[in-house]
Amino acid sequence: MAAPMRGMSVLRQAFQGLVRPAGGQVCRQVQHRCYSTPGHVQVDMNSETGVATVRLNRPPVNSLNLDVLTELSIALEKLETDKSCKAMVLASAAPGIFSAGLDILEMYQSTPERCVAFWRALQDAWLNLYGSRLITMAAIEGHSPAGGCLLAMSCDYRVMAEGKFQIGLNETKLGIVAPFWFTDVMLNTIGHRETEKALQLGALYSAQQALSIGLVDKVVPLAEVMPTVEGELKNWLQIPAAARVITKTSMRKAVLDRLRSQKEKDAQFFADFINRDSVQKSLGMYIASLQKKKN
Ligand SMILES: CCCCC/C=C\CCC/C=C/CC(=O)SCCNC(=O)CCNC(=O)[C@H](O)C(C)(C)COP(=O)(O)OP(=O)(O)OC[C@H]1O[C@@H](n2cnc3c(N)ncnc32)[C@H](O)[C@@H]1OP(=O)(O)O
Repeated sequence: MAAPMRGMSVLRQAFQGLVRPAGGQVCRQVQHRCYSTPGHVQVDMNSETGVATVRLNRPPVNSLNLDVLTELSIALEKLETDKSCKAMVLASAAPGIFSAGLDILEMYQSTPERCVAFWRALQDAWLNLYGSRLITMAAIEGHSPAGGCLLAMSCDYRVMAEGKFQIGLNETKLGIVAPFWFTDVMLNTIGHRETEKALQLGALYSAQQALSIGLVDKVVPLAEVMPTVEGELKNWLQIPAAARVITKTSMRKAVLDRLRSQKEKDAQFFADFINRDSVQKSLGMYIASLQKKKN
């Protein structure tokens, strides 16, 4: 039997038929299909319910590097074209963390070419997620700063674990600036006034604070995050899909088109901005502060 997964009782896993096959990877019998397990993005498709669970799996903190973003993009594309798939839950396989956001090492002392490739991968992953026809829900079972917050905000619904975890767009604290499409998504989520404060301060919120400004939709104990997402999904799955998709698309189109129309310019701008001496200096100091935390 596979080791119990976080937030899921042993009984529940036994009921769902979790087994560990000869290859050593966790798979489910009968109604579940694992699309990919060897990489940094695990996809578990339940063909009976039409719900896919996509877990980021890059310990210790699921920082999003070029590989993770490319894998995430491909996984989302596959689910989008899978007619049996109706909904997607974005979660983490790493305890205590949803995602630490972009891998800072992709932005520090990197080449302009790598920066552009990295940024394109982020753009594509985000366009696939924010523009998805699927019902998308974020199961936030840990910290979710910066790019992690962007992924969560890009879903249709967010359930976060109560306790010490934090979520927010903290870019200014690193001496960098949230790109316009991060800002657009936050504006659409919590409104203008809260976004202005949140972005200028680089604010990281507790789950309760995030709930109070509408950054997340529900806060529950850690073990209840997945069951709560599953319960909420039942409501969403009852809505006629075509009507829901048209509504979602019309509300998100302007923001998606804004990036689509200037992808290359945005990637080039990122590479130029991030390689400025002053920005590199700030990033270097931030990396040192993360490392100092341990000593
Ligand atoms: C005018 C228009 C301008 C246009 C703009 C252009 C570009 C700029 C915009 C770019 C956008 C960026 C968005 C981002 O996502 S930036 C990333 C921001 N992320 C963070 O600030 C999170 C930093 N991490 C933490 O705060 C903590 O790690 C934690 C997530 C709270 C988890 O804490 P804990 O469990 O205690 O783990 P550790 O801190 O010990 O970390 C373990 C290990 O992981 C390394 N690490 C952490 N986060 C990252 C990361 N994001 N990238 C790379 N590496 C990370 C950390 O240094 C530890 O490493 P070692 O074990 O080797 O010490």
